[in-house]
Amino acid sequence: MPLINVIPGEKIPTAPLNTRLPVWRIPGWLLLVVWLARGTFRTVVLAARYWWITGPVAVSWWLAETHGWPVLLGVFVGLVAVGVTWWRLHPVSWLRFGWYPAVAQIRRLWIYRRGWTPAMTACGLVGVHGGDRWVPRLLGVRSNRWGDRVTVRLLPGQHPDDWAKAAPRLAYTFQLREARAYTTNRPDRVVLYFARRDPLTGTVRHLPVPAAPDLSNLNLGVREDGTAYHMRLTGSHVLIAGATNSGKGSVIWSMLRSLAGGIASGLVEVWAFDPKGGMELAAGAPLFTRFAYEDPDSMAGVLEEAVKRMRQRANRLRGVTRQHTPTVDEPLIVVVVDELAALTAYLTDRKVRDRIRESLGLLLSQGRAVGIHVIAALQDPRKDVLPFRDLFPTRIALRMTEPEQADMVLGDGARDRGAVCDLIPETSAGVGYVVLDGVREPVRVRFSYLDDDDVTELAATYARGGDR
Ligand SMILES: Nc1ncnc2c1ncn2[C@@H]1O[C@H](COP(=O)(O)OP(=O)(O)OP(=O)(O)O)[C@@H](O)[C@H]1O
Repeated sequence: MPLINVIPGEKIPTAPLNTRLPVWRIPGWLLLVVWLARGTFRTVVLAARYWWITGPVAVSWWLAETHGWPVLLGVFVGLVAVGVTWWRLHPVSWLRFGWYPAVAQIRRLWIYRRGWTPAMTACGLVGVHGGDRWVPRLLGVRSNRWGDRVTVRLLPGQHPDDWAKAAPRLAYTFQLREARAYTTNRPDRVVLYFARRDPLTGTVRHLPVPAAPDLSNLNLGVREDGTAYHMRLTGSHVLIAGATNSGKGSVIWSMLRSLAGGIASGLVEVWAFDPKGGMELAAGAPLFTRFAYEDPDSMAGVLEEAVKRMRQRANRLRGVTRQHTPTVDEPLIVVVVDELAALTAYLTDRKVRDRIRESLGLLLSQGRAVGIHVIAALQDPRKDVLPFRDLFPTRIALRMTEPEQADMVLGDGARDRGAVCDLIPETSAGVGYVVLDGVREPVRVRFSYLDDDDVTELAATYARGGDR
């Protein structure tokens, strides 16, 4: 026995009541039962989660057992025949309700689920709490011809911007070309769009002209997920920014084409300004109610006329309505300016420049409610070139030469959220980024292209009301 005991730490005082914890002895068979129950429960959950695999397998097994293999084969051939007939008769609904949901489930399991945890870890999207690692939950996958929309539940502390930053790395992790993160109307979720193919590589041919334009829904091109891109003109002005040959003209012509039905019927008036001496817009002259291209002084005069019309309308509508509705007597006026900076910045005649700036400022700040809208194109989006940038609710950024120009046009953080305008190749004229109503992240679109013959034909077919 030791002579002296050295015990580190404090002595625990003896409590007045001392109890001993009971020791449970669990028999082996009970442990086995618990494990079996847990295993069975997990199998049932998995079977229910992947019902689209287990269901057909179970039914096939039952058919083979009760009716024999030939019946199973007959049912299988019948189902294939139904699928082929559906596809031949109505391919749109077959793709939407038959083929793409199946593709989505297979890709969910085979591509995303299989590599999910390593991908999350490698891209820094795993959370650590109390020594445990937490992987964001993959909630669902929806596919179409062009890509997959993967819905994910955010971990506590994560922000959609974390996913936007990780998106390019996630794309390469899943061996895809491009990915982008979008917020949803649920603050705990983010949608990752993984592009498998790019619907914007080919030129988008000119689109059909509606007889009466829907001003809140003008069809101008195609979005990166292959759906149609519609733009709202009601209550808006549109700024188009892009380097030379980026396709600014195609945006203007796509818009004029979508408005052409209204131009012909007299519901829409286009007042066009072409500071390049009429080079860009002259082919569409029959569509325009006013066409100013000769000298800055005459352009300033026409802009002042537009301001006068705006004031007259405002006086008439004051107290009657808050939003003008176009009629043939009082049409929507669309002021189209090609190369805005030529009027607001590069003009040497200061007096004329100030007149133009003043009129444009008034039209941009007061025109929307009375049905006067400005569509302006611009090469250089620097703030000193365009003092009115913030007065344009709708902005389109085509190919740019500098990375920071995307933020100048679309707003701070736009490039981080995916508007990589400086990376649009020169061969992709007409491709650009837009911010859609209620969506934070810019969307990539390609505008339809009208060549010279298309423009001439458009002008001949839809010349302004009464001029044909
Ligand atoms: N939407 C489009 N789809 C396919 N090609 C296009 C598209 N838009 C433009 N292009 C091609 O790019 C060329 C330049 O287009 P456009 O004149 O519209 O550019 P821009 O930005 O208006 O040029 P600038 O700065 O000189 O006015 C066109 O001649 C055409 O070949």
